Parts: sequence; structure tokens; C-alpha cells
Amino acid sequence: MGSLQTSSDSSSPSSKIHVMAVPLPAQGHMSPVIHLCKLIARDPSFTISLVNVDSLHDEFVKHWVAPAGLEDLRLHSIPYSWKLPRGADAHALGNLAEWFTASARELPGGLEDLIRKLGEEGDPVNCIISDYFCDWTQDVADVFGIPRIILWSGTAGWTSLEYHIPDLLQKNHIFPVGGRDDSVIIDYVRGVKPLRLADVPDYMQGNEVWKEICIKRSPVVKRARWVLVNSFYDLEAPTFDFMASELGPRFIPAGPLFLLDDSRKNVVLRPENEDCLRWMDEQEPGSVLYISFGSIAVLSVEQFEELAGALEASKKPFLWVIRSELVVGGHSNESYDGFCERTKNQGFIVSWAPQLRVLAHPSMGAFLTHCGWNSIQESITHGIPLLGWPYGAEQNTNCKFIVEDWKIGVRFSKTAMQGLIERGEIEDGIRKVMDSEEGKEMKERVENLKILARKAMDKEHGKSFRGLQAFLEDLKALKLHHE
Ligand SMILES: O=c1ccn([C@@H]2O[C@H](COP(=O)(O)OP(=O)(O)O[C@H]3O[C@H](CO)[C@@H](O)[C@H](O)[C@H]3O)[C@@H](O)[C@H]2O)c(=O)[nH]1
Repeated sequence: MGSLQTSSDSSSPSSKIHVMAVPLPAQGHMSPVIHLCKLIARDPSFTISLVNVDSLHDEFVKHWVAPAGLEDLRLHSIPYSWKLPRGADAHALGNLAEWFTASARELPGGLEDLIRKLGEEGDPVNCIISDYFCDWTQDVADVFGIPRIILWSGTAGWTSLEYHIPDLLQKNHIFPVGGRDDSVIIDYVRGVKPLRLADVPDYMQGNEVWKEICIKRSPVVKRARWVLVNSFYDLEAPTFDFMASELGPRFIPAGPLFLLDDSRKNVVLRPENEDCLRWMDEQEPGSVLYISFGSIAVLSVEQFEELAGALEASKKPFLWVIRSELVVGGHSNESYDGFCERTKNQGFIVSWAPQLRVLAHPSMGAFLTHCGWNSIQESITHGIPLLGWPYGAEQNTNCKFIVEDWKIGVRFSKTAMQGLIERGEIEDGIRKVMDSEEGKEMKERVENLKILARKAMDKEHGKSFRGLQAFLEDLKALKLHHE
């Protein structure tokens, strides 16, 4: 068990409200939690313990720059030898299910020990904020009689789908017994527009282990003191209204959380290549296609080559994030070198980009994304239309929202898991979003959403910002009840 105090502050921490934050140890889930922690830590009433797992802690600390003025943010880690499956391993959804199951088995003991130790040192924990997917933290909170707060790292629509798991199961629409009927339209998930079975989060069609995970965690949401959703009301008003009618007024929009952080930096677990920003400076306004598949998704060699061929044929300036493990089995050096050589005046390749600054750059045109929620919300908040190419998890659902409900992007005929997309189709998609009349309309709509996203975090009137303030006031009352 490791601990790192980010300051030399020795004032009695126990006079403050001690919040323990437990993110799911994965890039896309850590950033929102950390933005929230920074907001809480800026309030002198609080002290924060951020808990990571050993296998990620060292990497995290290596890149962690303690923000000025945030003396009361402390980093801890608890033992967990499992690493989030990466690259080819993540392709097998079963590996991810095992990772979740093992975390529910192994992490509660470590967290309990840490809370006990802090209590013995005179620094008792007053509440736990954790990712929805760490539902085991509710049991730990119960052991100590403290409340748990959920930070939801995706859309409100996704919360409603998770909430309806019992109904989806009862109708045999998820984890179906006797095969699945793809022609089914699901029209009973309240707060969400009707959707095809293929648009229900992928893992809900997974194996028995996934089924067990889903059945167990779906009802736990009802026990949380707050559910803070990293999305904004104007984007998903009917869903927020429905979920708040079920769970109460403490189910609130709280995003886009990254707007809380003026440094425009997300959690960094890999070195960012800033040279791409200088390359972007040389491109025409609105001309660059940015391509990133987030931190987990992977491509087959064949798919990688089709995409490379499409980019080259499109002749668009492109900025492409190619993580070391992006291509399953590795790309062929010969054809990759040839591609790099031929496109050296057209594109720029990095292994990790400063994404928030890339999206804010005036030369940004469109974003080809795997549809992770952070990437989509970051793109919306910068007014950038999308080309959605979902891989797994709930990315297919997000893609449905951007194409059908919000109409700010296009998608291909298949998801990355469903099969190969040929270069012609990719090139058509690029042209549709960047060059067509339809693409212009998408740009206008996403520009409007950008305004609403930013308004949500306005420090005076923003609905998300005000909700977060109400949440902080409620946490302050926790201490009064304990005294
Ligand atoms: O070169 C890069 C690539 C990504 N990012 C950042 O990494 C994050 C990636 O997050 P996201 O787009 O949500 O993708 P994943 O990492 O795949 O996110 C996981 O978590 C999300 C939130 O729950 C889910 O929506 C996804 O399905 C799940 O895979 C974003 O904040 C990006 O800004 C960078 O900073 N630089």
C-alpha cells in the first residue's frame, strides 16, 4: 500500500471533510474523477485521498504534476496485480470481464485496510466517490457507515440503459437465451429514444460473466447518495428528467468536467507529443482530420491498412494517434514505412496527443473516433463534428446518439467488432463529414451544442456547475452530522 502526500501541509486534516476518490483504473475513467477531485480540493473544507491501484500508481505518479494550491490532494495506492487488458488482450471482451470480476474480489480488502489505517492515524474518511463500475465500493462504504457517491463517466442515456437491465433481461433482449433477434427495436428504455438491439451497449450481449456483473451492479446505483453524470442537461434533458424522477434530485448533470480545469489537461498516463500542435499551426483552418481510438481500442492489420489507404486517398491533412499496441500483431514495417513516406507532407503521426489542445486548435476539421464518451464530449465542447467508428463497451450506443439523436456525425455500416470497413467506405465517410452539405449542417448543430456545453459549466448560472456546488454543500453537512 503506497501513499504520497503532495504537500508539506501538516495542519490537522481531521478538521476537514475527508473524501476518498476511487476511480476505475483506466485512462477514460480517471480523467473525470481527477477533474472532480481538483474542484473539491480547491475548497478549504475538504481533504482528498485519491486511491489508485499499484499496477497503475507508478505510471500515474510519474506524470502527475501536483496542481498549485491543491495541497490537500493526496495520492494512495492499494494492491492489485491485474492490469487493464491492453492491445490484443482487450480484444477479448472476456478478459475485461475477468478484470472486473477480479477487481471486485481483490480490491475491497485493500480499500478497507487503507480506510482503517487513515482512521487510526486520526484522519477518518467521511465519504467515498467512485466510478459506477466500482460497485464494490458501496460494500466498503457500508462497512464504515459512510455514503458513497457515484461519478458516472458516460452519458445519462447509458445510465438509463444500465438501470433498465432487469427489463432488458426479462424481455430476453440482452444476454438472450436462444439467439438474438437483430430486428428488435427497444422502445421501453425511459428517457432514451427507441434504439436497435445493435445499439444497446455491446457488453450486454457478452458471456455469462458479463451477465452476472450487470445483474449485480444495476440496482446498486439506487443506494448512492449522489450520482454525478459527466454530461450536460441540454444534451440529454429527457434522460436526466427520467433518472432524477426515479433516483431523486441527487442524480445530476455534472459535465463536461474537463472544463473545470483551466490547464486543459486530462490525466496523462503516456507522454504527449506536442510537436503535432506546431504541425497544426501550419494547416488551413478547419482542414485537419484527427484520428484517435482512445486508450483501449485496437485494429487488425488489415483494418489498419484500409484506414491508411483511405487517409492517403482523401488527401486531407490528418493527425493520427497510433499507440504502440493499436495494431493487433503489429503493422508490417514495409507497408507502414511506405505509407509514412508517401504521406509525410500530408499527415502527422503521434503515439499520444494532447487531445484537448488538438481539438481546440483552429485547424481542426473533424474527428474520427472510436466513440469513447470523453472523446465525444470533448469534441462537442469544441464544436467538432464526428466520424464514429465504435469498437466495444457502450461506444456503439454513443455512436447512435451522435448520428441519430444529435445529428452531429456519421458512422460506417459496421462497428469495428463486426468486421472490416474497406477504404472506399472510409473515404466516403470522411468526405461526408468534411465536405458535404450534410456535413455543414452537422457542424452548425455541434457548434450550438458547444455553446450549451460551455454554458453548463458557467460559474454563475451553469446547471452542471450549480449542481456541483449543491453537492459540495451537502458533503459539508456530512461533517456536521458526524460531530
Ligand atoms: O492521444 C490521445 C488519445 C486520447 N486522449 C484522451 O484519452 C481519453 C480517452 O477517453 P475516451 O475517449 O472516453 O476513450 P476510452 O479510453 O476508450 O474510454 C473508456 O471510458 C469511457 C468513459 O466511460 C467509455 O465511454 C469508453 O467506452 C471506454 O473505452 C480522452 O479524455 C482523450 O482526451 C489523449 O489525451 N490523447
